[in-house]
Amino acid sequence: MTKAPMRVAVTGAAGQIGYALLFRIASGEMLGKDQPVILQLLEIPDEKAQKALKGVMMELEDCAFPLLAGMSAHGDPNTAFKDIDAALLVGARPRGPGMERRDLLSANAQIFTAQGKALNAVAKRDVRVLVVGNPANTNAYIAMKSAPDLPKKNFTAMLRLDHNRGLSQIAAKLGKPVASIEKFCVWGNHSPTMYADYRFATIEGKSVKDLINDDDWNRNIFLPTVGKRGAAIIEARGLSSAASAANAAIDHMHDWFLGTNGRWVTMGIPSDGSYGIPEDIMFGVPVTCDAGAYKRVEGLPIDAFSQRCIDKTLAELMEEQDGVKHLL
Ligand SMILES: NC(=O)c1ccc[n+]([C@@H]2O[C@H](COP(=O)([O-])OP(=O)(O)OC[C@H]3O[C@@H](n4cnc5c(N)ncnc54)[C@H](O)[C@@H]3O)[C@@H](O)[C@H]2O)c1
Ligand SMILES: O=C(O)C[C@H](O)C(=O)O
Repeated sequence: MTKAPMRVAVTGAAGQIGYALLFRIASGEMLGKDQPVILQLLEIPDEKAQKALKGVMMELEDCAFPLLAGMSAHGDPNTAFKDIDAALLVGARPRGPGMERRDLLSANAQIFTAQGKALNAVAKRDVRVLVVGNPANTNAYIAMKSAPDLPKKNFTAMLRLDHNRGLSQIAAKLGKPVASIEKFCVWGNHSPTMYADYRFATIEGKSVKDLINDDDWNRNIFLPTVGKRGAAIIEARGLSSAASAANAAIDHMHDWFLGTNGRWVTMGIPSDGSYGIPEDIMFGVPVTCDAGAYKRVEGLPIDAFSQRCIDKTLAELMEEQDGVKHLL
């Protein structure tokens, strides 16, 4: 029997990530090859942006995707988010060369207050929200705090790009396929302070840490490479990552809705106090997903080096979240 369509809102739909994202959602890569979708697309209420959005919609139409059951263009989150099952909050200013993601906070924070309020007012009560726009963790925190009638667990931030970047670096170092790596994770903020952690990772049952057996590589090559990859891409492309970011968003939502079969992935989720992270801080942690819900991997041992790394990224997040108190 054909499934009822799911309503998916994407903001910043005429931007570069939007362009790499929408066609894959409409082809079924995010929610499944048997799941029809209705796209509710939000752009700023500006003639040029709305015209560009219309152009993207014309192209979506021209793909004749069998799973695309409808789409609409919006300039107001209160209509874009009506009855949605999923929201991908991408629309925000990207950083340029020489900027850190937190430099975007003042430009982007207000977007997420307004969008959190709109989600609170009109989205389905079990809507699953992924924040991609930077600084993603703090924007997700703002959206969550601006939507007090929705469960906090519905709000997540994207750490999956960092997770995927880490997997590829490990695979290249060991000459093994990425798919063979299990139990890798990234802790904390989507920023250079993130802590990409392969202490628990295995390949074909063997410890990745033992296979690499090089603390110097971990500290001086691996961590800075993963942490500064976004800046390296801006430097090379003159624009921030788009296709890899869209791919990570697809992975994040796919796994949240459809499950991971016990595999670990990284999601930025509101803390419940585990690992000493204060409640509600939007923090990257290892999770498994099943039946539309994520579950934090609990009880992992944290050694002294890891604790220092976690404390550093936590301090940055607390500072960012303190800086937006006045908006909440
Ligand atoms: N979390 C991650 O891993 C990750 C990765 C890559 C990029 N990003 C971030 O994603 C965001 C978007 O990046 P991009 O490259 O697509 O940028 P872009 O400038 O190409 O597109 C952003 C789009 O958002 C729209 N927009 C701005 N404010 C909006 C609002 N209030 N409502 C709806 N739409 C709005 C703009 O008109 C524009 O079309 C940036 O903040 C970027 O830093 C995050
Ligand atoms: O680095 C950026 O500003 C874009 C994005 O967050 C990334 O990690 O590629």
